[in-house]
Amino acid sequence: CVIKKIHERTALSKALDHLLTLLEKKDPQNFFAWPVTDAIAPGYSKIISKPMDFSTMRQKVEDNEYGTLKDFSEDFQLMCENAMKYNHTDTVYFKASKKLLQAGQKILQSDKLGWLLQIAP
Ligand SMILES: CC(=O)c1cc(-c2ccccn2)c2ncccn12
Repeated sequence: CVIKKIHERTALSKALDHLLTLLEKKDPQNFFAWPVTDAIAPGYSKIISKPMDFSTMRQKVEDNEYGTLKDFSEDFQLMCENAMKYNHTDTVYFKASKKLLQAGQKILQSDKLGWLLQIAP
């Protein structure tokens, strides 16, 4: 029913908001906080077709655009993979994205999230 759906969604968005906060803590330099601009990264918009960053993920959480944890995790993975595609391996951004992806996957795949999958199968 609609009420239950809305309740589940708000429970999901609260859980995703909490996960987002945990993931953001793994990016202390805030490299992933905001969209990458062509001004700071020449040619970025030509190389990266689907940009993603934490501020965009947070907006999507607030707009209830994530139906499942999988959708949320896919945007996190996309964000890290974009950085590994655009930046050369010897850059701080490539290295930070590799580390962030590993730390983030541990958080998103931990078995403690089982309860979350109850409300967002
Ligand atoms: C995430 C990423 O690819 C990125 C973040 C940044 C960034 C993020 C915040 C402040 C300064 N630079 C960046 N600069 C040049 C090339 C790539 N980047």
